[in-house]
Amino acid sequence: MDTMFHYPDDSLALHTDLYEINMMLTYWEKGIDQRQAIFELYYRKNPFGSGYAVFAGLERSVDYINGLHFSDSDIAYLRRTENYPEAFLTYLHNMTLQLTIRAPREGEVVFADEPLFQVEGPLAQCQLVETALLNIVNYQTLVATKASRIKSAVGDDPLLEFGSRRAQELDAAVWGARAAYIAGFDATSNVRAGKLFDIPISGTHAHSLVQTYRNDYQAFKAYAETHHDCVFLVDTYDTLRSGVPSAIRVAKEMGDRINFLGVRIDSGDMAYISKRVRQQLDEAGFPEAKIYASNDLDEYTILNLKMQDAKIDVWGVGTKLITAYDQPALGAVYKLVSIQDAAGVMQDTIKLSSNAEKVSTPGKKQVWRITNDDKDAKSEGDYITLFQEDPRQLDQLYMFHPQYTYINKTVKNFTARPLLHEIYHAGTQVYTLPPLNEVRRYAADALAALWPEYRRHLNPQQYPVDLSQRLWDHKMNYIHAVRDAVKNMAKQEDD
Ligand SMILES: Nc1ncnc2c1ncn2[C@@H]1O[C@H](COP(=O)(O)OP(=O)(O)OP(=O)(O)O)[C@@H](O)[C@H]1O
Ligand SMILES: O=P(O)(O)OC[C@H]1O[C@H](OP(=O)(O)OP(=O)(O)O)[C@H](O)[C@@H]1O
Ligand SMILES: O=C(O)c1cccnc1
Repeated sequence: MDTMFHYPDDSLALHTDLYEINMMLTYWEKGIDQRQAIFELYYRKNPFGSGYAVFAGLERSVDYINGLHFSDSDIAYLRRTENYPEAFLTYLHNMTLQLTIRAPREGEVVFADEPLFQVEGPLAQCQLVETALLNIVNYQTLVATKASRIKSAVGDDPLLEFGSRRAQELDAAVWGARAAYIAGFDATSNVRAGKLFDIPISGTHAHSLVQTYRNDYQAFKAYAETHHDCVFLVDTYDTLRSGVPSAIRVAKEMGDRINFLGVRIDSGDMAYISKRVRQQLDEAGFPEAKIYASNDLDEYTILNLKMQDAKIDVWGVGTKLITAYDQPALGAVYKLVSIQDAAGVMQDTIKLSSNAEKVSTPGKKQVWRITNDDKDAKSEGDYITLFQEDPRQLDQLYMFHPQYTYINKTVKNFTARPLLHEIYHAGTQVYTLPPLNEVRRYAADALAALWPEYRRHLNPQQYPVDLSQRLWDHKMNYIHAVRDAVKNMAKQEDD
């Protein structure tokens, strides 16, 4: 053991909150651990004031589920720390997953209150996976959504992910780089993310190179003598008087021996400076040289710089993307929606709240993306049904707002596409993960199917996420039934 955290048989089975295993013990002792349960994972509000989110995290979740078993050292650890019966530890040790799991395709455009994972199977097993699934989806979906907003600000300009050094730890850097790539970033500076996921990698150089040589010209020359593709960072001392002139000098001296791609600026007024730099490069005979920019950029600064007609060609974005700076949590939850009773019958469950938006929707569901064949196949909204409903059999669809039911429409020439696909069936993986480039293409297409009104950064229109009449009635019946039950209980206590 070379470091304290290296167990030779480390696993992710203990990457769960202790309360999950505590509940598993209760279910096991009470003989209900095998009861069929259905949990759904969803978030309640689109992040960053966005009109949508980009679903990411499926591949990592599959990797997690595939490797999920309690190893010897996991069991030894629980034996040492918890007062669990030995037979329960043996039960954990021997556990093989039998879960049926459904999820949207990775890269899918998704919305608040839609199940992003539906986990069905033995109650104890459903409970075990809660923490890790939330952990994965909460982070990756958040970063993919922020990345999608940044991508929409840059348009077709190349967009580089520079976040690793500012990410919340190593995993966040590589999985964040992947999430960013899904949502439209073109490359990452993280070499391991490149290796792991086959994402294009990209890199210039840091201020330390220039500081090492104490001089722009010497530093750029040394770099040019050791590299073919060159982007020189020009703002260490004085961008316009030293950085750019030195870059030009080296480019001229080296001629065809290097591929002078351009210069990077990382400080100052980037609208003003980029225009001056463009002028200097053009006048020196380098109109093809690109201007790279980085420095705390995100969709807001990028749009602002574009508005000022900044002459920036390539955008490098780190901190604000990888840390989801303006909203560090997606807030997705994992809720029990149905559970088998003692007679073996599935009984749906509901969680009430004084806040109407927080009242859960009982039962196993499917989400349908409704596109209008008369309107360029753009999305009309999403339609959540009980799982067994199939809106494809209907001639027309009556869609209404689940809270303000007077907001409604009837859609005639429509296509309904189910978003939740079976990833595992009773413990066996039945879905083949697509290559990352396909996920990325899919994300772009899914976004393009949204009307721009739902895509805009600022005050987007609220995309309809409606319940079918049957599901809505089902929910209302449960609300009334639970209210009546509580009332009766209170009355009995009073009597
Ligand atoms: N023309 C501009 N319009 C709007 N925002 C800009 C413009 N130029 C730069 N910015 C942004 O303003 C912020 C400036 O950051 P900061 O105050 O740290 O200045 P700086 O130039 O980085 O300073 P330093 O020289 O210490 O690095 C950055 O987020 C940058 O992206
Ligand atoms: O601003 P971000 O969006 O987070 O992009 C990443 C930042 O990381 C680097 O700066 P850093 O000061 O860490 O190193 P440097 O010495 O190379 O500038 C780079 O120059 C960017 O400014
Ligand atoms: O390659 C770069 O320019 C780079 C990489 C990481 C962080 N900042 C810049």
